[in-house]
Amino acid sequence: MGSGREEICVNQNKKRQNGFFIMLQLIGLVKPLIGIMILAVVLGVLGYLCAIFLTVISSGEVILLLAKAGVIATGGFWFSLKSGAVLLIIMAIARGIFHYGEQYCNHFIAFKLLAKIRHQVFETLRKLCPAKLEGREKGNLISLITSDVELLEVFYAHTISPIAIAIIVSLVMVVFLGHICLAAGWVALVSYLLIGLVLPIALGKTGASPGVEYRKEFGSLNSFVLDCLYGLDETIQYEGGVKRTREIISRSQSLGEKQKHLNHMESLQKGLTNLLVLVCSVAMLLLMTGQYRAGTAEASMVFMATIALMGSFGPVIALSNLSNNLNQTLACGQRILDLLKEEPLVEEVPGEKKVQFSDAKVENVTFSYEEEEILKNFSMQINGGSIVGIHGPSGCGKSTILKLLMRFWDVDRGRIFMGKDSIRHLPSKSLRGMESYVTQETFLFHDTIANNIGIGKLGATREEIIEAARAASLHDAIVSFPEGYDTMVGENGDTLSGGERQRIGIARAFLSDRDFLLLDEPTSNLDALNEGIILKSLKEHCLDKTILLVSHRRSTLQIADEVVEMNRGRGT
Ligand SMILES: Nc1ncnc2c1ncn2[C@@H]1O[C@H](COP(=O)(O)OP(=O)(O)OP(=O)(O)O)[C@@H](O)[C@H]1O
Repeated sequence: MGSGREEICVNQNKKRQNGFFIMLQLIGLVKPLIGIMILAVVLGVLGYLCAIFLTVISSGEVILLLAKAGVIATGGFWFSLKSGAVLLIIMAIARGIFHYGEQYCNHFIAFKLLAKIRHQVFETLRKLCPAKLEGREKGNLISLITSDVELLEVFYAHTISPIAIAIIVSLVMVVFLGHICLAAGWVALVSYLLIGLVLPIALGKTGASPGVEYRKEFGSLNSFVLDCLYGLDETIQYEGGVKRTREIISRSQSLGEKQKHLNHMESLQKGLTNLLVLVCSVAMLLLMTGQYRAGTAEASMVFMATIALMGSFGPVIALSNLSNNLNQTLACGQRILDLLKEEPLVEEVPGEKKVQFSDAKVENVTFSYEEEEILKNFSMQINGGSIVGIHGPSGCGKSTILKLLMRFWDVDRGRIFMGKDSIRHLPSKSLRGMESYVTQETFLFHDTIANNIGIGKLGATREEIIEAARAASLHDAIVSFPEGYDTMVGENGDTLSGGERQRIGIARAFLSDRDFLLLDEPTSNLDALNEGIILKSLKEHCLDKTILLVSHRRSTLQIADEVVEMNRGRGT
């Protein structure tokens, strides 16, 4: 162990994977929806062919009209003026229906997969929590959960099937044009390859790093802004506003520069694509004119082949346009795939076992978050029904012991027992079901006070919540608020005092009614009066419970049956 601060995917130092490999993994997720994906491709191909042949038949109609007027000679047309007109109407309607169907299928797949990916991301975060998420950049995590997942929509709705559609439509057109004139087929093939393959690959390579950089900076700016918001009080107090504002401006400018560069790449790609379309069309015209002069093609075929090629670039242009967003999409894909592959530091033990808490034992435990050993051969016994205090200098590892008892981390060496069971083998649900952990900083949700206390017990009644609040000497304070228990708590509990927040944490623990209470500095924010009330409550309400109490205060530790004195890494 000892790698508690391993980098997880939201950290940006991971090596970039090959784009093709990322695409394969993302496509792998489509497997259950492959039938709809095939339908989307079929509808897309038919839609594009309708669009292309609309122009081909329209030009044929013009040629037939010119021929009727005696301006031009016709030959080899497979439709007459009348049947051509009917075909035009059918194709125009079909084009709309096919396009709608294709878009419907693609978006159906995309949003189904986004929901699935979000579910997997949350599932993974839950498993990684708390060991691998502690201290991580929350802004970066937020952009991963929101915008990164969102960008994958582009991949699933606008990338996979367009690639297949472009390949199939191009092949059909190569055969069609090759049938008119073999050389025209070759020109078409080269044109499609240039626009749909060579150009996106060439530009994709130059645009790869800026796309990835942009995503990184975007996430990092999110984290920074979040940090600024959390630290607003400190920033104002120490007059750090100007410095922070400058930093935000400089980061935004840098992000703006990256965006500008990406826009520039996009314009370049669009410009080059249009130029290639023009060059290829002119090449076809010249080729067919040459064939006409040589007497191997009729004038009508010159028009037909040129117009067919000009009207058929849609799918490969769509492919070429992908190169702009693809790098960013793949960068997001990699961040998400990396997260999904992340191994938790603590492997949850599945299942459920009915266990009654009897006592707990920490046996020769050695533990480090990183290199530095926090605990070395540390042992302690917590007898059932007793109150055990832990006292020691700041940073000696008092809270760490509580976290190890909760199995938020696994020990490097030694063992921790609940009764006869090593906590490594006890189902996680059963272990947590026995324990109630009150941290130094009680986290409050943006919800009512009642609901904030109520999270201690699923489905707790109002009476139970009030009883828990009374035991935590919080009831009088709550009823003095204008909306009492229904008063909303500001984000992070900003609208409550430190003592009130702490007492909400204690009320949650009382409400949860677990057998083993782990209390980390539960009275640090309380005055002597409230400290006395809480301690009295602990004594009275927790007669049948076991309490492990971490505190700096000698006065708080007076209620303990025994106190473990800690030096750095050792209990005495
Ligand atoms: N997630 C973490 N990753 C790396 N180091 C950590 C982590 N949490 C705590 N530490 C370090 O481990 C050491 C012990 O921390 P711990 O919180 O257990 O101390 P403590 O005795 O409870 O201190 P205090 O009385 O100030 O709360 C500290 O040096 C702290 O910086």
